[in-house]
Amino acid sequence: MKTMLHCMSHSPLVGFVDPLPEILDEVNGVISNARKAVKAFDPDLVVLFAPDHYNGFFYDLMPSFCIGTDAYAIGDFGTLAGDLNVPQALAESLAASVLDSGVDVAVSYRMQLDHGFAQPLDELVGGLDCKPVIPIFINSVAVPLPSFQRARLLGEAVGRYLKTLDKKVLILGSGGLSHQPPVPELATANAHMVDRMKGSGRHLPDDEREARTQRVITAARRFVEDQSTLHPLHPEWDQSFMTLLSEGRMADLDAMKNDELSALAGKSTHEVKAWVSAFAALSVMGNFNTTNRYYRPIPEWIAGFGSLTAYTEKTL
Ligand SMILES: O=C(O)CCc1cccc(O)c1O
Ligand SMILES: [Fe+2]
Repeated sequence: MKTMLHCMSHSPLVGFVDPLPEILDEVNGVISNARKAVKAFDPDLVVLFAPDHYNGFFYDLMPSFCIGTDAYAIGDFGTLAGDLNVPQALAESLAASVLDSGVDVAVSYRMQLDHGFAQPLDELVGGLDCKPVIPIFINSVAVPLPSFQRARLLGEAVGRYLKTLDKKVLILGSGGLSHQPPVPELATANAHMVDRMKGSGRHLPDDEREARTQRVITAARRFVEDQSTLHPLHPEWDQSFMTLLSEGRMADLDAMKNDELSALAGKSTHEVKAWVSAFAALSVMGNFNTTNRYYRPIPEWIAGFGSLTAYTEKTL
């Protein structure tokens, strides 16, 4: 069983608020190398763990985890819009297997996704529908959130299913690392925003979509000038997190409470549970080695930006 993993931060601010050219070149080199590695691996199937930001999942019905059997991206912040190439029967049997495995995952036959899913597919795979992909949503913003332990158990359950397939699988994790962009919160949003967060935001009018995009861009510009305007990035935690995953110590995070992580690294840092699930799935496939580790705090993108590749031993 050949298995590859790539986990990487996303940020829709790319192209809107960019770091210095030499840093942008450095990051683009990292992404380009990862894309080349994916092309060389040539997966039969991609499994993508990623969050949403009140663009596809809302408080009218907010699952902790959801497997898409049919999915499309909305193209927020100018990211790719369109249908993903979801192998429905495989996604259905994955969902049944994960449920049998003791993890209560939801399913969606009309999954609406945003930049969290679209950006890694564009940057690493070459598009939304270049390869068969099963999208797996992990709630990373809408409290109450699933724990690190549940994200690990989800990943292990997915890995046990993938192990039964005679396919070259690429496991992707999207998001993180430390960051807190201005994502609204139910407890503090105004009545109009609360209504959007409860579901009317599924089809935002163009003017409101543009206002939302500009709000995040403005926040990023301010953050570059003054890093007290948002929760500060936490490079030390980010690096220790990447090391812990590289050493296969995902279970060490079981002890970390969600509120503790929010206070330490920022409320959107829970996106790293996509990395935990991805590495947990890989760990079930066999011993693995990591490579191409990259990290840089990038305030322009409101992200502790990380990128990490791993292979099960047979594929090195
Ligand atoms: O959609 C939004 O409001 C948040 C956008 C956003 C910004 C920076 C880093 C992220 O991970 C991210 O998702
Ligand atoms: Fe995000």
